Amino acid sequence: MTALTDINSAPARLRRSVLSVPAGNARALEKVHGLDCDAVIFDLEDSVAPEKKIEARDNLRRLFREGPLRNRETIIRINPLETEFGRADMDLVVEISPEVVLVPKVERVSEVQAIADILSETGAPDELAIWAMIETPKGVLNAAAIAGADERLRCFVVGLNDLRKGTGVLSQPGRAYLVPWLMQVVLAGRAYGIDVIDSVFNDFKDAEAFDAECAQGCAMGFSGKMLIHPAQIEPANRHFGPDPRAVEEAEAVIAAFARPEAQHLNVINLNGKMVERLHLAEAEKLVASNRIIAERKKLS
Ligand SMILES: CC(C)(COP(=O)(O)OP(=O)(O)OC[C@H]1O[C@@H](n2cnc3c(N)ncnc32)[C@H](O)[C@@H]1OP(=O)(O)O)[C@@H](O)C(=O)NCCC(=O)NCCSC(=O)C[C@H](O)C(=O)O
Ligand SMILES: [Mg+2]
Repeated sequence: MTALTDINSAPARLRRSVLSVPAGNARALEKVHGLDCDAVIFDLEDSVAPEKKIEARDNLRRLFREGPLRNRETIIRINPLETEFGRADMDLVVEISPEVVLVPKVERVSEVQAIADILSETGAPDELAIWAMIETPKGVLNAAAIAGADERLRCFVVGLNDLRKGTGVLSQPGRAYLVPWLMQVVLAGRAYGIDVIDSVFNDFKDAEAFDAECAQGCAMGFSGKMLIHPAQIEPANRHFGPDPRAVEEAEAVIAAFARPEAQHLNVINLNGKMVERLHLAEAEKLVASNRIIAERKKLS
């Protein structure tokens, strides 16, 4: 049985809903404690005006002093290192030690390595992970190399606002012209065993279109979605979480392989469907995720 403390550990780490909260917005920061998202990105970058950066860092210092967020992965998005804000953001990361530092607009392997070097030089814990935003044309083109840049790198997050800005591709339902690039990023991440989170959807009042985009992102292999508004949490959890029918099937796969006669079989017939041992690992992951979600529900 997976202990609740394992909620954020492989293989069943939940990253269905990754909510961005502007670190300069005290009201939004307060609300975070009551929200049912899997992860929170405290944003020091684009949602914080230059003259509010210091105040935003102070807000995070205060919030982290109050104690960790229960059962949610905590991420700080810094400004790029080469900006006037980047180094002070990294000093804050080292000081308050979130679980993850998210680096925006990553285009080269060296940008991830520079962050990893700072973490090592300052004695940050080995568990402090790096996530990278892939949101520029060069970032997409170099995604495969970036994915293998450093062992602290655990996750890509796609940023379509910047990518559209950098390419001129319009925002359209179905994202037809973006899909090839999105799949390239998914493939790069998966090749190195890291999660990939789909981009934010700006029109937070349009529930129907958000639903469609979550369904698409899930079918494309994303682990979850970056969110901008609390109303997007429930649909993201639903779409990127285990479907009850899939959980039933996964339990049947586990039970079938547990039978003594299946012990030395790599492939079995389960109700007229071929099932291989590779499906067993997937099934176990799904069932573990489902259990963690159920335990979290019991606690809330
Ligand atoms: C988009 C918003 C500015 C809308 O805010 P608001 O006008 O306050 O919306 P509501 O009145 O509907 O809000 C209802 C209540 O919910 C709280 N709220 C809203 N958003 C958040 C949030 N993100 N986290 C926590 N709480 C939130 C409000 O305070 C209201 O509470 P109450 O007062 O009790 O009623 C706003 O949603 C917002 O700022 N969203 C996040 C913006 C952000 O983080 N931007 C950066 C990430 S986007 C990105 O990274 C793009 C990427 O880089 C790319 O290139 O694509
Ligand atoms: Mg961006």
